[in-house]
Amino acid sequence: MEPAITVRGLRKEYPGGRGVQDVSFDVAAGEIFGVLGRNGAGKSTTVECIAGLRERDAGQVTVCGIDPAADEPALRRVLGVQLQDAALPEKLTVDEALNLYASFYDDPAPIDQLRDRLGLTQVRGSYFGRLSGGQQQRLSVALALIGRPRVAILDELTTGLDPQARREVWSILEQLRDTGTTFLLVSHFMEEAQRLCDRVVVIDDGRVVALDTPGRLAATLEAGQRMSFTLDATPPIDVLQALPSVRAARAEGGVVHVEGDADVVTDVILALDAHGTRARDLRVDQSNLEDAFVALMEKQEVRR
Ligand SMILES: Nc1ncnc2c1ncn2[C@@H]1O[C@H](COP(=O)(O)OP(=O)(O)OP(=O)(O)O)[C@@H](O)[C@H]1O
Repeated sequence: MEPAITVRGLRKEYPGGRGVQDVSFDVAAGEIFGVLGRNGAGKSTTVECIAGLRERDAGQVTVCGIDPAADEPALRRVLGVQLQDAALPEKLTVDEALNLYASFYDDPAPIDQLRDRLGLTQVRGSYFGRLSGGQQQRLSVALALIGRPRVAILDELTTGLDPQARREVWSILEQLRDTGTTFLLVSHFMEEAQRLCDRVVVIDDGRVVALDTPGRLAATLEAGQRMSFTLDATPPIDVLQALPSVRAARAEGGVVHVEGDADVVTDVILALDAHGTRARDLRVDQSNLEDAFVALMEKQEVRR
């Protein structure tokens, strides 16, 4: 199947010389694809070139086979966009906003269904300015989806939301997964990307520095596993450090901290048993995308 989005050798320079140097990736139809990177990495510039909001200097971009720079009307028929800080008038109600946006399209999504799906039925008569942050974001997702787009771009969807509202928006997106829409999600939150995205691209300094599933990214960057525990006996740190799966072991304030690869927990428990002691208050933290992201950014700093 043709990819929903292709980006090849994208370059966009600003007068200051920054922007996007060289970005390439494909997004498969139906994927939730994350665009990650620290502030100023080039995420918004990339996404704006895909959304036809910015002209690129070089490279190729297609959305469902359409070049955003060449055929804007065709692009609008396949693409829905929810951009950072897209505010609506305070005194527009939810239903008015939905009806207004629906009027832009020949064949909009049924409003009742969309309102229901996005959890907005109870606030259909409320002014935009009176909605909670989470409700405003859910409305902005509804508006991005009203034209039944094949591809939807969601930029910084949950920035500024409290943890509960953020989780509500995430669960809505999980439910939208089965609609077959392709989502391009720009995010600062690794937990969000880990939970929602099938694959992510990490952009740094205008270039792609990683492109993979969140799980594989966490594994290949060897963020590994961390465990901590207490012991009744003196911690046998040298014994633990000698285990092949252990990368680092130290005791601090009566708590032993060990980091290592996937086998570290079993190896440490067995080694302690052989040593005649047992771990208490055991905590194990699986490495996650956030660890991988931090490790990746540290690598980038070293390279500079
Ligand atoms: N209109 C502009 N004129 C000049 N420089 C710009 C312009 N827009 C962005 N830049 C610069 O280009 C680089 C990439 O910016 P961009 O907004 O794409 O990054 P980002 O990854 O989306 O950042 P953030 O997470 O902060 O939104 C930054 O160094 C930024 O300062």
